Amino acid sequence: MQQSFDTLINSFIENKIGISANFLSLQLAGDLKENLLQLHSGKSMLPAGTGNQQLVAHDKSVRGDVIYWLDKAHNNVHENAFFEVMDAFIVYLNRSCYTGITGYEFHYTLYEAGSFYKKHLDQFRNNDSRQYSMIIYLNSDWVPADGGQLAIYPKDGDAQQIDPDSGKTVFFKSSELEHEVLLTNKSRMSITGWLKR
Ligand SMILES: O=C(O)CCC(=O)C(=O)O
Ligand SMILES: [Fe+2]
Repeated sequence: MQQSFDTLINSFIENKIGISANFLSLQLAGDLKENLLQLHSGKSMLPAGTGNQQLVAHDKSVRGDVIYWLDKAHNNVHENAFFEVMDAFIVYLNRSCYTGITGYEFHYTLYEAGSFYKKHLDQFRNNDSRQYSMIIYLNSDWVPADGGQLAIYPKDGDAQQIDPDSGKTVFFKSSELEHEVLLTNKSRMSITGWLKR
């Protein structure tokens, strides 16, 4: 695990966008994807809002994904395996970068064909607890023509487009980088979350 943590952290330090191709094993990514699909067929995935609890709005012209929050209380073996990786990552990140992260929140995310998430920043205007954004992709056999790339727009650099390949993880500062999910031509699955202070 340490090697994929280093890959993520070092690429983040070098160019503000951390990318690790296999942060999760393909096995765990596959198990989480199965979980997500079950939740979706059980109608547990619900439209995501924009803004936080007080200011939540469901606007499909801004974002079209459906979500389901992960929770240790679910006692789901795959969710717990995911939390184990995250707990280890946070210990490692705090030790190596003095980040002072004390918590996190993650949800499963599904963008069905035809949906997107317009350009935005992840940190809420009225709450700065979200320090780092992390997205872990769960899609096998993705090709560029499938769309659904994560496009990131650094203030002082070139835009970057990232394919949502299974096991791949992206990590960046929530207050700094504007980004969007480009229109996807097929179902696009992920776990999205924030490390908090
Ligand atoms: O799924 C992605 O690539 C990004 C999702 C995102 O920007 C968000 O949920 O805030
Ligand atoms: Fe975002």
